Amino acid sequence: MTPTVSASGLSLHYGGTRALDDVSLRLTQGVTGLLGPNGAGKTTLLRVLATAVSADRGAFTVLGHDPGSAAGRQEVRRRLGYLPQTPGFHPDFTAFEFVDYVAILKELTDRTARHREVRRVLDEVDLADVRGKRIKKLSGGMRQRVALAASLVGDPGFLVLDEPTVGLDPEQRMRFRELIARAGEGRTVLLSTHQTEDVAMLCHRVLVMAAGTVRFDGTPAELTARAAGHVWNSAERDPGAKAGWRTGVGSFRNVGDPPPGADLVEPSLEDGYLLTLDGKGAEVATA
Ligand SMILES: Nc1ncnc2c1ncn2[C@@H]1O[C@H](COP(=O)(O)OP(=O)(O)OP(=O)(O)O)[C@@H](O)[C@H]1O
Repeated sequence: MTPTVSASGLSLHYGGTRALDDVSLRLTQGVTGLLGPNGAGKTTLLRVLATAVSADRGAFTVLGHDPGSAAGRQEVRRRLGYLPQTPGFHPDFTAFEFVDYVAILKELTDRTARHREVRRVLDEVDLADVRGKRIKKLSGGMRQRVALAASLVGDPGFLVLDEPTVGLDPEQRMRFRELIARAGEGRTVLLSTHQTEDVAMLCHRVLVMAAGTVRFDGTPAELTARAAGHVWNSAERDPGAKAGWRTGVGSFRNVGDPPPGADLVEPSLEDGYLLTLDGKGAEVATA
């Protein structure tokens, strides 16, 4: 598939902190997950790609446009939807007023067309019924859907979502998953999350970041496969395991380097992620 977003050598320092260290990537249509521990640089990468902050070094293009110039930046912004980690809601706004406000910022000047677009995006996230409600009266899940609606204004080709499911209960998360999957049809979505399950369920591709660098770039199945032969059951916690815990059925599930003859079990994407962070197979695979 042709890449829609390409970045090479992105680096960004905050004082002595290397938030991004020579990050290169190519995204295609569909949902790509971005995993990494706290402080890995995920938000910084999203903010750079969303043109909210400039990298010290490196370059990138979004849908053929280079934000290196003011004109290019404007073209990128026209094609971009961004749901930041903490959307800046005005709690007294209704859902409609908030999304309308975002639409004005996105230069939709014609009032009738803009209001049609606001209704369209609120419909798209199944919020048509509550568009006249004040944001402070909405549940956490509904608020996140309002933020998603705002990011969909103007039908952007590139959608950047920063931990959109954080704090949602399982039902709300599943509902949100549905919406993200829908949003990923025909567009490029980059989804930062701590939920390995979201990545396993939603993404055609996953990037793992740690300490400002990309440690893995491949499919969720490839990330899971990294843990093949490294997860085993035992009656007692295996002292040689990197992680091990008693499961609900009483046996221990261990992750790491198994002893000879261990009772190997199917790994999960989370196992592959943990072992990647641990340095096992930390080289960047090419997708
Ligand atoms: N505005 C800033 N000023 C100074 N340091 C910053 C700033 N933003 C981020 N950092 C630092 O850059 C590094 C990467 O932070 P970033 O927020 O990108 O990580 P993250 O992977 O998104 O973490 P989390 O999962 O906790 O959101 C961290 O060490 C962080 O403290």
